[in-house]
Amino acid sequence: MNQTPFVFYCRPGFESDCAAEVQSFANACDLAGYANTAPNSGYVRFFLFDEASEQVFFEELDIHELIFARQWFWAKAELVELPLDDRITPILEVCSEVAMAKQVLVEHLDSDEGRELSKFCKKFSTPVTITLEKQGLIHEDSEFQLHLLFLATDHCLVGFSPVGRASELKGGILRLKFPKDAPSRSTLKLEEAIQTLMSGKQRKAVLRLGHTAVDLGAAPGGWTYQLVQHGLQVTAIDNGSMDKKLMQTEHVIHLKENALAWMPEKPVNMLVCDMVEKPSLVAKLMAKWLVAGKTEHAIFNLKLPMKKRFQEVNDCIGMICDELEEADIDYFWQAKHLYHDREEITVYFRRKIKNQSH
Ligand SMILES: C[S@@+](CC[C@H](N)C(=O)[O-])C[C@H]1O[C@@H](n2cnc3c(N)ncnc32)[C@H](O)[C@@H]1O
Repeated sequence: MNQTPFVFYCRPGFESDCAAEVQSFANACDLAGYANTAPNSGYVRFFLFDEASEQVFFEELDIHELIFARQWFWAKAELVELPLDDRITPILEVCSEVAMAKQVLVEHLDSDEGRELSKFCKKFSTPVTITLEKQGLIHEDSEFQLHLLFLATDHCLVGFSPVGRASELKGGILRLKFPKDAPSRSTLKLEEAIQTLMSGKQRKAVLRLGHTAVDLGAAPGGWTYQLVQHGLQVTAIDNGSMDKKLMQTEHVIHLKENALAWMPEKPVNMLVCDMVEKPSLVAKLMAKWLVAGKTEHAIFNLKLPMKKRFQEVNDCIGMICDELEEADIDYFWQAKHLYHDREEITVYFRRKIKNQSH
């Protein structure tokens, strides 16, 4: 038996949550496997017991269905002690035996050690891509992406992922520029959530001039800022103070109310919530708004200071799903441990019109 691992990247410190989630995904596919992790490494290796199971796993995995994993691929070879004057030849040998790729992602982990390889990976990307192109191993129509994950400058995992079911971004990380006039850094969390969790169609339908939103736990206004940028009229609920410049836009009404109790009379187009509260309380609140039809779209954070984060997330999302089902409401949801999230994940729920596809 010589099984190669499936590799999943996550935020350092979240390896056991990522492993628990991958294990649960495999169980749901009736596949047996086991995870190998090291604390703060920023990744998980997952092994299945036979080739047939590996094939099924490869066909089932979808990054959009995983919360704690940012990126994944199926490793085909682990190259160690790569000659520093010619790393490309051994990589080429593996690639030519496997498949053509649409693009090559030269990646490193998000751990302290991994980030030290960032410059090297950037530099290596161009020559390796040119060589692969020359060898006819890069093709626009290929269904696969090639991953070169460097663990050291002479140590590389080579593998493949299917286009569309893994991230097309290096390391699965969406890098965003902090807008200078935003009131807080957490503005990037909502920007990333909007781009990652909502489809282009949904963004267009909801984020438009004149639409309305509520921001629960809004101060100082980083999330409200994002909504205002899209032209929405925002009701910001928080006892704390809102950014003065943001208030001058006249797109924001600030109410010093308890966000756990307050509800608008008329429904709004979108609800966002970044309150520091127990995740089960936030989940209950989101279910209340969605079931009452006070919003069609909700983006919220679940803060996760506890140990068993995957279990907590499962319980909270399961509770919202149960409540919507009990009320006979169709829905779509997706959740992600975003790059800009720390001890929290971001969730998107949408009430669907009955029988409407995603
Ligand atoms: C992480 S901060 C929000 C940051 C904000 N999203 C931003 O981008 O600037 C959490 C906020 O939730 C507010 N908060 C917590 N519990 C609340 C409650 N029950 N009612 C209203 N606001 C609450 C706090 O006052 C705090 O300002």
